[in-house]
This record gives sequence, structure tokens and C-alpha cells, in this order.
Amino acid sequence: MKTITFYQKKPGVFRFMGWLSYGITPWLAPLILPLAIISDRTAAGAISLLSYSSIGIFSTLPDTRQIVYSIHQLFWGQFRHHLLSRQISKLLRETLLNAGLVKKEYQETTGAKGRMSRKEILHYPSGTIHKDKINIYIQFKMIPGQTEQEWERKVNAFAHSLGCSLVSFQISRGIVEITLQYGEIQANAVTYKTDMEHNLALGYATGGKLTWDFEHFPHALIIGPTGTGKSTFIRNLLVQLRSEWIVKVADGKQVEFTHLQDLGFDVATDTSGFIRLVEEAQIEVDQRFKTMETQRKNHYSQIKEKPYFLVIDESIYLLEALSTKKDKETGQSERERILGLLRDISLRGRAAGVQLVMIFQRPDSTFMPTVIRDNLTAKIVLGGSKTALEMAFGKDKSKQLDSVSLGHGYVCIGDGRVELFRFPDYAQSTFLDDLEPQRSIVAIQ
Ligand SMILES: Nc1ncnc2c1ncn2[C@@H]1O[C@H](COP(=O)(O)OP(=O)(O)OP(=O)(O)O)[C@@H](O)[C@H]1O
Repeated sequence: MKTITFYQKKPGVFRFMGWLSYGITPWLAPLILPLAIISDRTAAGAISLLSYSSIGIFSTLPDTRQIVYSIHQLFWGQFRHHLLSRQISKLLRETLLNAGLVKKEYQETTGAKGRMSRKEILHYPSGTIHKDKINIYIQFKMIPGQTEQEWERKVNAFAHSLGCSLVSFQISRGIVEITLQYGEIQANAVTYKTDMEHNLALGYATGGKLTWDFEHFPHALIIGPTGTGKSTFIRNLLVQLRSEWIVKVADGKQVEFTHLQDLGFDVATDTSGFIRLVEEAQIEVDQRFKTMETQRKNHYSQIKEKPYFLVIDESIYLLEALSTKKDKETGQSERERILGLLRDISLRGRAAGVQLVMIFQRPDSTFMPTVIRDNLTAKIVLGGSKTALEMAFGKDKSKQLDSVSLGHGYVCIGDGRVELFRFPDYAQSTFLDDLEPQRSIVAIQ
């Protein structure tokens, strides 16, 4: 991680000249040093000439060229670093000023002819800046008298002025922390699962592979409007579900995952199939709980059960199709009954090892009651529409989040912070090719 200096005031020309001289030290030193230490000018000139000839020869020989370049970089890099600090500081000072986050003071002076003049003095907050290959981490100390709200309202301005996207924003004890992403998160490689751990890679965040530990943070909620890469993202998840785990898929779109049937998956494509899968999953929860009770255990792994996944794609289509007519006996409609079962799975699924992965195209509280939503502890938003972000992460956490480009999303696991991540583009044909050998092993067994 590199540190960038934040200049509260525009650095002067002397500082610039100082860094420039430092940057060209390897080229200036052979000229100045001999002259400085040897009083005999002819000898100094000869040493200088010898040094330059050596540098010239070293720069042309393939074996030593790299050494000369590295020495040059060491010094010149510092000068460039100064230029970057100047440039970023300038942009930040402008942003702070335009955002009204600068304290202004006026100084009145009386001139020689008794004329009064008023000078504006600007006090910028002190700050530190760090940078890695992907993010810029900015920390400002609030000026006494400033409020959190003043900063919150303007935080996006920092992202816009630096041409970055906002990754996170936090204020604590007068310290404002802003993380901006300027580089690309690389997510070229599909993650194949090679271990038995009860976790799945969701993609890549700035710190590397992003893993969802579904044992501790059960159930996933995925929201992504059409075209945001939902199906691609699900393929990235499905390919990691180990063949010995139980996987059921309700496919509301009736196209996306239907062909998984050919590979031995239990896929439901219509309403009755969807109802069956939800009922079965809830019965599974019940049965596992009963077995755990009789064996005096409290976790499904202790009764030798495997993780069970119920993946519901396009949940709204499936829930919408359910009848809302109240049953005379139970006083409950079919939709209410199924939502009740889903709620039960979401509440008791963790101990039983039954995981819900619910995918929505649009956020809609009618089909995603708060109680279910709150129990889906891994929340993922692709695309990043404001309503989707608010529904998944709540108003506070989503306030400063911008929409993201294709292949990116935001994730929040448990009570953690919202993180930007990227997932690989994963073609359907490759996915099916990848699954074929896995499932045929199960079929042979
Ligand atoms: N991670 C990614 N990087 C680059 N392109 C991607 C990525 N994920 C998906 N895409 C591209 O975006 C397009 C839409 O992807 P996908 O079909 O998965 O989206 P979707 O949200 O399921 O859309 P729909 O709801 O219309 O089916 C595809 O052309 C796909 O190649």
C-alpha cells in the first residue's frame, strides 16, 4: 500500500523543484558530485565523463540495462509520486471547497492609504491518503463544528471528482473514511470448488476471493434486474455445489436451468413443482430436527446429513402464480402457506443445513416479507438499483452506493460492511460442460 501526501495548501514551486531534482539525481549526480568534491576541474570533468560513459554502456547492455532502469525508477518514481500527490490533493481540495467542507475565515487589513482589504483564508481538513492497485483510501479529520450529515451528503462528490466508484464510507469519532475504487477488480477465473468446506466463493473483492461461509451465515438473497448477470452469477455458484450435496432448483423463468434436469438435478419449472420443492425442503428441516432431537444433537453434521440447497430463481414469478384465495378451513391462501414454509426454512434452516438461495429480479416486499429477508443473511445486489440496495442493505448502508457496471455487485454478509465485488463471465455452455463429469460420477455411484 502506497501513501499519498494530502496537501492542505497548494505546494509551492520550491517543493516541485526539490522533487524534480531528486527525480533526476542519478543523471545529475555524475555531473555535480565530482565537481563538488574534487577541486581539480579537469579531474572532476574526467570522472564525470567516465561516469556518463559507464551509464551509457550499462544502459545498452542487455544484462545491466534493467539495473540502470531500476535506479532511474527509484528516483524518478518519487518525483512522479509527488506529481500524483499534487494532482489528487488539488482534486480533493476543490471537492472539499465545492462541497462546503472547508472552513472559511476572513482577515481584514488596512493598506498604506488607509484602505481596508478583506482576505479569505481557507482551512481544509487534514487528511491521509493510501492507495493500492485497486482502491484509494482517504481519511479526513472533520473540522470542529462539522456534522456527519454534512459529510454524508457530499461523499459521492469525492468519487465523481476522482473518477472512481465509491466502495465504502464510514464516520467514527470525527474521522471520515472513504474508500474509492479506481482500478479494475480482476475476475477472470471461475472458482471451482476443490475442498469440502461449507463455503462458496461469490467472486472477487478488492482483497481477493470473496467467500460466503453458509454454515455461519445461512441463506442468500440475490437481487438483480434483468441483464445484470444474475444467471451468470448463479452458474458461478451452482458449479461449486458439490455433487454429494443435495441441490433443488425452482426455475421461475422456465428456461435458465431446465436443462439441469438432464444432469440429474431436481428442477421444478412450474407452480406445482415449486410448491413440491418448498414442501419437501420444509419436511427435510422437520425430519432433521426430529433426528437431532432423538440423537440429542444440535447440528445436522452430527447426524451425518449433507448441506441441502433450495435455489429459487425468479422467485417473484413463482410466488405471484400462487393463489391468494383463502382456504375455508385454514383461513390461509396458498401463497401465505408457501411463504409460511419459506419463513420456517429461513428460521430453522441453519441448524438443519437447509439453505435457501432466493433470486429476485426486482425487490418487492409483498413477495419478500421482512422476516424472510432478514433471515437470508448473505445479501447480494447486482446492478445496484437504489430500491434494490435499500431493500437488501437498509437505507443507512446503501445511502452512498452507486450503481455498478455489468459483472459487479454489492454484497453484505451478516452484519458486515457492504462490499463491492466482481464475478466472472461464465458461459452456459462451459457451465454445462463443467457439470457433466461431476454429475456422472454421482450417477455411477
Ligand atoms: N461477470 C460478467 N462479466 C462480463 N459480462 C457478463 C458478466 N456476467 C454476465 N455478463 C454478460 O451479461 C449478459 C447478461 O447476463 P445474464 O443472462 O447472466 O443476465 P441476467 O441478469 O440473468 O439476464 P436476464 O434476466 O435477462 O436473463 C450476458 O451477455 C453475459 O455474457
